[in-house]
Amino acid sequence: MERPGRLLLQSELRVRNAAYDVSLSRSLLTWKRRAASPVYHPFRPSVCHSVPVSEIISVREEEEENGSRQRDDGSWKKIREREGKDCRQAFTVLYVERCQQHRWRCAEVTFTCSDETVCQHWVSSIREQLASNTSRPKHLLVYINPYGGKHQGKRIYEQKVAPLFTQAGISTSVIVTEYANHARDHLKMEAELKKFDGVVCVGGDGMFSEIIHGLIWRTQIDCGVDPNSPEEALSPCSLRIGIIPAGSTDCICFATVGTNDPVTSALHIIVGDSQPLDVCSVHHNNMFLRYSVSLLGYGFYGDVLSDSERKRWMGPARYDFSGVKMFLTHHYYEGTVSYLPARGIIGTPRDATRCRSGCVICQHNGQLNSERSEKYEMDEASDSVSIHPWLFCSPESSGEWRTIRGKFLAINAASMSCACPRSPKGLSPAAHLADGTTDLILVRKCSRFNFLRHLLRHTSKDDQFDLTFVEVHRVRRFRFMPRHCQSDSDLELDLHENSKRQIFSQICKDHPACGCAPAYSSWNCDGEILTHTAIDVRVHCQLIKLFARGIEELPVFEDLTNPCAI
Ligand SMILES: Nc1ncnc2c1ncn2[C@@H]1O[C@H](COP(=O)(O)OP(=O)(O)OP(=O)(O)O)[C@@H](O)[C@H]1O
Ligand SMILES: CCCCCCCCCCCCC/C=C/[C@@H](O)[C@H](CO)NC(=O)CCCCC
Ligand SMILES: [Ca+2]
Repeated sequence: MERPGRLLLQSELRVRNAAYDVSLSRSLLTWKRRAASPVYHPFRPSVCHSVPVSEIISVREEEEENGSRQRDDGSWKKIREREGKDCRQAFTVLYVERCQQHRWRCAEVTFTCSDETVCQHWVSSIREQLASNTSRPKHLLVYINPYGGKHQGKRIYEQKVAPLFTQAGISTSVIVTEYANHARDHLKMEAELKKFDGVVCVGGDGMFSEIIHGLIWRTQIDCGVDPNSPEEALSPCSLRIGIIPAGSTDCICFATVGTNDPVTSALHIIVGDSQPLDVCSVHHNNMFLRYSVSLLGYGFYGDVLSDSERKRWMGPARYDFSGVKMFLTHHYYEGTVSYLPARGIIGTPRDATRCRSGCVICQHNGQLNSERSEKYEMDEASDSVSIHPWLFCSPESSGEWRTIRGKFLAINAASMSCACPRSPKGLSPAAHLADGTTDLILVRKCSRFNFLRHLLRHTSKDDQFDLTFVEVHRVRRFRFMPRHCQSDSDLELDLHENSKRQIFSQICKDHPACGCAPAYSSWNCDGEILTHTAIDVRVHCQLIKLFARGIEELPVFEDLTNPCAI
């Protein structure tokens, strides 16, 4: 809760023909209705509003012309007639107003007063306060995917977002993409990033993935880091990314803001919010494949994605269709998962606490992570012995690798909750946005009925991990090896265990038309299909930053949020 602090300005102004005491401090703008009579009236509480200065979008002078007033935007407004002849000067403050379900709207209040100098003093003081806020972006590079989701990206940006940016005095360079990977390659090679305070992505999770691939790559090249190496500590990106949701799932926007609403996202960008985010790098045999910030899913979610890609014409409904189809198909896959448990951190995947705005767990674990990497860099500098990467003895591997072999319906790694409208609490409800870990969820082979119980729990209050065939681990790094990529000695052992199945899977791999279960699934990496199944995944703590603040805790009692009530 913000306290007013030292007042910069205090005046009696009018709002809709009523007298208000209006005050401005560095942190708050407050307007409190003056009591008509000094006698205490229990049934008429004084009306008081306050807005954090950090949530003021802009201030606008209302210009006078022929006895009526004109807005900066040209629309006529008869304030003088409405508010009494003595009120001649007016200014309007646009600010963030919270609505239901984490949505933000742009609200406005017009103050009038008889003294022009007072009015101008108010306008310039508020503008000074806004200008002194260095976290607000002034120049943005905007990429629009015109084909994401329901093909509404361009319309959404032009109608809902651009007018707000103009009001907030933000200049933009807009690129409407012409082909897949246009935005990624532009960021990698062409964009003059020094000119901008941030990048805006208008599209879905796939488009966001393009943006982070371009930005992370470019940052590493500019900092002299090899982006291909699985062992390098990657340099964090300084430019923040704003997401205007215009895709099919928009899980990254939903899990970092709490809603998929373009106006809310635009307002988070304008006020200059900042939310760090973990990024997983995915390698195959030391070869870089992709980055992931939300879901890495093998088995069920990999199959849903592969099937749904062929049905893009269906739009967002393709996921529901393929989801039901893959649930009925009920394929399981064999392989070995090894992982490094996240040690020394606060939090587990079964916690009741959730990652919310200003999350202390992310702050604590982020700090721990940077201290560890500093120590590691110092140790590295004083130790010239080279070590094979798979035996690598970095601080993160000082905990032991653990290995699990089995038959899995799904292997999911959720670096954030992956909440989305389909599953408002997400795949891993207690996962954190910026704690340097991912939640590794293993769903072993079970009956269709049991798998349905697990899936349906993603949409209810029940715990999807409280089932005997599901286990979840918070990890810093993991590897997966499908069974048929394993070493010969492993295969020999397996042959004794299950020789029949081994033979049939080999046959079926070569002859998929025979109808037997396939031996391999594919990885769903934030909605993109990976071409390799054997992967090595490492979490990079807080590698990127978004124009977001995490999901805000909803107030229990409205009055507690109102400093006027204290
Ligand atoms: N101009 C373009 N033409 C064709 N494809 C594009 C273009 N611009 C971007 N893309 C690609 O479109 C794919 C899907 O885009 P996007 O993520 O915006 O929507 P979506 O797949 O419907 O949503 P979600 O990822 O949230 O499920 C991305 O992988 C992106 O690389
Ligand atoms: C039999 C039906 C049971 C219904 C169970 C519903 C469970 C829903 C869980 C949804 C989890 C979404 C995870 C997000 C993944 C995104 O990175 C990715 C890219 O946008 N989306 C998908 O892969 C799209 C994946 C869509 C899966 C349905
Ligand atoms: Ca995380």
